[in-house]
Amino acid sequence: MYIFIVNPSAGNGRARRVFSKLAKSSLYKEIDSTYYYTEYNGHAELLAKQIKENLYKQVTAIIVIGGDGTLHEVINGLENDEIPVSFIPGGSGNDFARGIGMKHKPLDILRDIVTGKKEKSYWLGNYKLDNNAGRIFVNNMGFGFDAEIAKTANESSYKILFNKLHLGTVSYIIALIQVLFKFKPREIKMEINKQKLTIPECWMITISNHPYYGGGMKIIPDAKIQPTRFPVLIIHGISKWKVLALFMTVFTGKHINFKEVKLYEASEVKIFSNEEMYYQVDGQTDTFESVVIRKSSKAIKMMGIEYNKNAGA
Ligand SMILES: Nc1ncnc2c1ncn2[C@@H]1O[C@H](COP(=O)(O)OP(=O)(O)OP(=O)(O)O)[C@@H](O)[C@H]1O
Repeated sequence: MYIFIVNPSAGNGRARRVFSKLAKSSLYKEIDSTYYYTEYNGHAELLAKQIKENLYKQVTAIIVIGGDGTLHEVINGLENDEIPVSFIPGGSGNDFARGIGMKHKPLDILRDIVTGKKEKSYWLGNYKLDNNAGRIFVNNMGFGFDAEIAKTANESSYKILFNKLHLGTVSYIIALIQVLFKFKPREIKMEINKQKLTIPECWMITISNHPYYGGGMKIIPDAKIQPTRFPVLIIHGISKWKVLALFMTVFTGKHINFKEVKLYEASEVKIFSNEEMYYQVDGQTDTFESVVIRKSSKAIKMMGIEYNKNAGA
């Protein structure tokens, strides 16, 4: 049985529309399936947990229709389980779909899922914040400036408007300017593969399983989908005006040529901040003081997924 988990609010209703259209197709009517609409923040995670506990043997795959936040919740509910997952984009940012180069239409994706075509491995990241239980990220984590931008954009009234106009990145740019004037870089202590580093005047640290975040910014252009390492991007010791110039080039990936941008590769990263700092994980934000992040070498099985040639898997 295929189980659809649909976030009707994702993409300002786009996910609901995608599912309604799919549900009318003859292919959908032929398959053994059931569906759940999520009703609140965290519901997709709970549903995935319940499906794993109660319906494990009957599930062929869970098909997520929503945005990156919904996929994040489902993956965390399943906790690296054997149940295959698939994703039909219906969010506003859709960085996961962009990151793996997913371009085909919802009905084509469903056809690929049910015919067992295009099954791929995908490697997640694990993270443990402060003394909380370990969790999983699908796309990326960001600490500092970019996380504050994501928080400001998520809480803004203009985000809904620009998302409706399919101009989601405009809200990010407005939030960037708002945060730029108040943000204070700080010294960060971290460990990259056990090597201790002190980063003076640190603006942000980003760790990613594929190149994209923030609804289409190519933050780590060469990030590959692979099992052992993830790239770590650090921006520090830069003036406010240069940060603005840097972010203007982030859509093309040219920002990595700035001398204030450092790139590392790691399988384990630890970050210590001596005061509360913002982080974002798959677009959702909160604060932390310390974090341990590890690449998950155990792959999850993703169905109906096609990687583009640059994805490197
Ligand atoms: N019925 C609901 N009403 C309101 N919010 C919901 C509902 N169901 C789930 N949510 C929450 O909606 C949030 C946003 O979902 P999601 O990230 O999938 O969509 P998006 O923000 O449009 O897309 P993207 O993350 O790709 O930009 C999630 O945090 C999720 O918990």
